[in-house]
Amino acid sequence: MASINDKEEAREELDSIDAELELLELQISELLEKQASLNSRKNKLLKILDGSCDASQASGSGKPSKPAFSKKDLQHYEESDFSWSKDVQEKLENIFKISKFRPLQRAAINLSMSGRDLFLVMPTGRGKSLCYQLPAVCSKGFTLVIAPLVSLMEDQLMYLKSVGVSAVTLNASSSKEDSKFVMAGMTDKNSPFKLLYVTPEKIAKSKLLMSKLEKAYNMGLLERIAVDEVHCCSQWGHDFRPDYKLLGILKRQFPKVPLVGLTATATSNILKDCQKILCVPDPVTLTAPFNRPNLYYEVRVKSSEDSNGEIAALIKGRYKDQSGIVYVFSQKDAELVAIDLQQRGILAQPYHANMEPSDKSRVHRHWSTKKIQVVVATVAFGMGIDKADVRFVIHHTISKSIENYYQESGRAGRDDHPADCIVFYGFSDIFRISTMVVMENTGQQKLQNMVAYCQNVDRCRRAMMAVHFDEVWDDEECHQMCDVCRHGNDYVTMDITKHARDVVKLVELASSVDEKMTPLKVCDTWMGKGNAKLRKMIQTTILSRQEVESIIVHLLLNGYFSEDFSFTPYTTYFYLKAGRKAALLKSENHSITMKMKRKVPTPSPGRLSVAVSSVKDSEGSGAKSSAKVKPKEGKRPAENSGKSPVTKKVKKDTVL
Ligand SMILES: Nc1ncnc2c1ncn2[C@@H]1O[C@H](COP(=O)(O)OP(=O)(O)OP(=O)(O)O)[C@@H](O)[C@H]1O
Repeated sequence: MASINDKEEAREELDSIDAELELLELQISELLEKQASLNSRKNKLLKILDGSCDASQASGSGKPSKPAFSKKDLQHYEESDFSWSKDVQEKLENIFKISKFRPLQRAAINLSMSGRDLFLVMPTGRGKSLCYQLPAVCSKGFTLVIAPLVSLMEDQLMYLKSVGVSAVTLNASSSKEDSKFVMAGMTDKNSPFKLLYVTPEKIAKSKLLMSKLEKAYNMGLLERIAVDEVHCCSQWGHDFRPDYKLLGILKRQFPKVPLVGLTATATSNILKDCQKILCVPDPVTLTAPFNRPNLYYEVRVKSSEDSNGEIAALIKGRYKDQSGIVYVFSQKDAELVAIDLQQRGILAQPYHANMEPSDKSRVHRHWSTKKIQVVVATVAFGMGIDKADVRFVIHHTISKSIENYYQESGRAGRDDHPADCIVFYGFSDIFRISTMVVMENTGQQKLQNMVAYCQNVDRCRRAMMAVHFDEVWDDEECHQMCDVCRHGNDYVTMDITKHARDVVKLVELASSVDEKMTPLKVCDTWMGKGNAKLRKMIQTTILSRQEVESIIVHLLLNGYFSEDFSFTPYTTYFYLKAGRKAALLKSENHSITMKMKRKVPTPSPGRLSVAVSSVKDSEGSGAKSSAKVKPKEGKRPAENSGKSPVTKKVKKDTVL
């Protein structure tokens, strides 16, 4: 029989084997994750080399998929010898006053005219609307357009009226007479209008509308269905709208009517989801290259002291007399930043969802006509903004996802002339946004992707977007139109294993005494400030604040930390806790490296940062000549004429 000592030894060894096995499992799962991501990338690349082109067939209907829509098929639809081609060309020139198509427009129009269902993914401002407006004017009946916002429809109606195309809308604020006219027109053989714009809510709620659509369908007058901002169907998209989920009724009731779904940003998975939701059995997906070669992308680390000053200096220097947008996090920020910029002598106005409609349209109008230079806006300022000469889009706070960022920054340079997209990347903003998206299914993952985009110091920013949007990208094509390509090799690779062990241990220790740590508190404590009791138990650091923040974010992005939310009736708190990979740090062999921007040598010895003899100009001038952007100190100019509009008081800070 085994003695008590033997049993204890056996138990100890068992514990140690269990710990080792746990570690091994973590390592295996890390390797498997890496393998899966490499395999998925490899498959995508093979698919591209196999000859299926940008225009690929979406699958996901559960039925055996047909052969992919090939390059040859695409070439066929790029031709201009269809029975409708002459009419299309004539109306393009005479009604829309456009001399030639942009990439994929002709193919999209021909596919739609041939009766094919289509998803069209095209960067913002490249001319998606034409792809259903032109077929609409070349058809006998009318096209039903689903759009998410009334303001967006009104902009389109105004434009169509200006070019002499008859279009109408049905929405919650349509008068009785208007509704009557529209309902009657839908079944009029002479089709008094070519396009009917409705909100998805209207489809979901109005039985009368559905019955009229059915009648029009039976009479052959419902020619086409266009679903604008189609990504709103999918919960995985960045702008999910519940009423879009009900739009599947259209294809179920009117299967013979071709549908075109349009979006500026949707990954293939989101499109598959949209395909299912809309009940489209066999769509062609045309994806225009995401790249906007005229846009210069840059990320700047937000200095806590005076980021407004830095932004003001840019606007008054590099962007003097040029139009732009400053995107902010919340309604309150829109008001505050606008006032701050005004006080610095800039004609800026806020824009957010809580303003009176008349104030919103005044700001929009004044900006469009250059009476003001800058709109300081929440994301409420977005869809339907069609100003061509926006020379800069500055993000005062990072976006909540890369999709959002791409779309928001894409409002710059629609005229194809050079324009700049600059994000100010701030540590505490990450956690503000994180608590805001806490209820969204994929909110944290999307935010992490955006943070990774900003944290990145060695990869072309376009390459990062390309990977995100499932595109193959050759870094050469950036042509130094991002800060990383322009200031290449401006980084060093560092071993941060010891730092990681110290800071993770700090959080674990705090947790063992039931103390929750906000990221800010982790920074402070690690740097030797704050909680004295905890400070005595840990290894403090001599790293700079920026380095400390960078390392904490790196550890969060890579699973060594994770989020620990706490809810009160009034607010949500973000705390850090040890992540699933924290256990790996216990292994002697485990190491973590990270790439960090080089920085100016500092006098303190033993610092982590590597001193370099020459630091490249971090100004990262945009496409045009640059002005020095050091924040101006001293007296601010007197308040200018760009007074803040009368807005409803922002009671609770909101993000739209
Ligand atoms: N082939 C073309 N040549 C020149 N201009 C064009 C062409 N096609 C469209 N445009 C113009 O480009 C501008 C943007 O078009 P549109 O509003 O359709 O873009 P969009 O892709 O729908 O953008 P968003 O994603 O913001 O809705 C419009 O002013 C339109 O008239």
